[in-house]
Formats: sequence, structure tokens, C-alpha cells
Amino acid sequence: MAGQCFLVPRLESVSQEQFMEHLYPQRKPLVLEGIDLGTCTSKWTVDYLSQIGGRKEVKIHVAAVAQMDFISKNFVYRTLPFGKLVQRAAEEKHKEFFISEDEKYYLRSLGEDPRKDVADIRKQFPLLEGDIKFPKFFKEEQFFSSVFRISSPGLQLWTHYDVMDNLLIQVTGKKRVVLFSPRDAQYLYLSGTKSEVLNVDNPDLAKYPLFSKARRYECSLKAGDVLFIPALWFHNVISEEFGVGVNVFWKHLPSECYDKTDTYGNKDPTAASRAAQILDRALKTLAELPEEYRDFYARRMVLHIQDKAYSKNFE
Ligand SMILES: O=C(O)CCC(=O)C(=O)O
Ligand SMILES: [Fe+2]
Repeated sequence: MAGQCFLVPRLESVSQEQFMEHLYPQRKPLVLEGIDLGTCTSKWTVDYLSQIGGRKEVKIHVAAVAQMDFISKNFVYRTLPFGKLVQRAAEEKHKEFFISEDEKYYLRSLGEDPRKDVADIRKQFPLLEGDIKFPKFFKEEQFFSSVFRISSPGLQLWTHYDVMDNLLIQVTGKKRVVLFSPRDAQYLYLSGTKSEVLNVDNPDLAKYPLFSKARRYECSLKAGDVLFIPALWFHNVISEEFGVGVNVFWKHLPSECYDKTDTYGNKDPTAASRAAQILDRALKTLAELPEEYRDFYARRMVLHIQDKAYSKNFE
């Protein structure tokens, strides 16, 4: 049986106050329409972006197939000048290519030194900065990064979560986003921050039977729409057309909760990583027991965790 499906609510011209006081605290995805994003929605054509963004080298994901899979790594990393990337991502068939004439591209822009710096399009693409306004839905000191997201038509991006709150601004093109609540993590076959279930529209239920229990949230984004993706919500993104997006990540928790070495916004908060390490030590200790006893005490530990750490406030 297919799991439940919900449409992500769409709201028109939400004010800063309405978002921050009433919508944000609910921590559910929302599509915001009619937000003032500046001139980017009309200005950012392929020609304009390739001229203005120009020669800056960007690292891109290139795949022979439309479904990009981070777990099996069915893509390669290559470098192109930003202008070339935009032109190639906008065309279906390529005269110049790395793998094949219908290869797909995905850009997730990075900081100057990706190991140390976070992406901020205001720094890496200063000539484009004036064209886009980020919604002022959080305090300046909570800002983490702003990231270009440019994809070929048809591209599907793996299911994953990020640890920051996120406004995904669809500047041009159409995409479909499928989301799952963090509360349904047990049905998503996780490998780190990614889910093994990439083909969310036609999942292999023989391999992933529990996936049918996951409640699915879905929305379609068109140029000018902004999707609020709360931290920890899983998302899988299907670009129905060539599209340019920018997302803004910001900190929901106090700064000191986050891993200082995280430049992508996807390293778990330090308390969660420390707890996971301690659990690994507990599991090694349990392994000292024979199977029958290990199983019994492991079940008791699961019950203890459920009793002590699961929230009683969620459905
Ligand atoms: O729209 C995209 O290309 C991916 C968006 C995404 O994963 C994000 O904003 O965190
Ligand atoms: Fe993401």
C-alpha cells in the first residue's frame, strides 16, 4: 500500500512578521509565493548569467543518467567556467561533453576554499549579488551560507537532509520536490545524511518495503517560488526544466551547537555526533555478551531510548 501523500501548503505574500512569529515555529515545509526576490527572476537568463557569472571556475557533478545517486556515486566531478556550465546545463544535447552527449549537470556552488569556506554567492558572484534579495526571515547573525543550485532538465537529486534551516529560492525553471518528515527516518533506509531510496516516485518496494510507510509531502516550484525546508526534513528534487535556484541556509540552534568544520550545512550537530560515538561504544560493550543476552539487552536499550529521548509532542 502506498504511503500517505500531502501537498505542501502554498501561501501568498507572507510578511516577515507572519513567517517568523507564526509559520517558522511550526517547523513544517511551506511554499511561499509572491516574495520580493529582486530582479533575478526576470534578469537571470542563460545569456546574462553566462556573461556576468563568466569565467569563474566551478566544480560540477556530471552524470550519464538523470538520477544522481550520492551513495553509489554514479557521477563524476568536473570543472567548467560558470558561463559554460550554465550554457551546457540549459541544453539537452551537448556538442562538447565529458561522458556523453546527453549527460546531466548539477552545480552546488562552494566557498573559495571548500574545506574552510562556506558558499556565499554574494562573495563568489559579486556581480550577481545586486539582482537577488534574500527574504529577511531570520536574523543576520543566523546566516550560514547561500548556494547556487543549477541543474539540467530531468535531473533528480538524491534524497537527503541538511542540518540548517533552508529557503530554497527557485529563480528560473520548474522543479518538483518530494519531502519526508524527520519523524519518518526509520522508513527511509539511511546512509549518513542520505536515503538509499532515490527513485521516490517508483521505489523498489521489494528492497525497501518500509518505504511505503513514509508520509510523502510534495510541491511543485515555479520561477519566483520559495520553499522553506526546515532542518532535518528529507528532500528529493526533480528538475522538470533547466533551472537556476539559490538556497539560503541559516542556523536555527545557537551557533555553538554546530560542527565548526561544516562548510556544507550537513554535518550533524556536535551533541548528536558525540551521542552516536557513545552509542558505538555501548554496542561494542554489548558484543561481549552471547547472542541471546545481547539481543535481550539491546531491546531493553531501545525501549529506554524510546522512553527517554523520543518526543511525546509529535504525531
Ligand atoms: O534544488 C536543488 O537543486 C537542491 C536543493 C537542496 O538540496 C537544498 O537546497 O538543500
Ligand atoms: Fe539539501
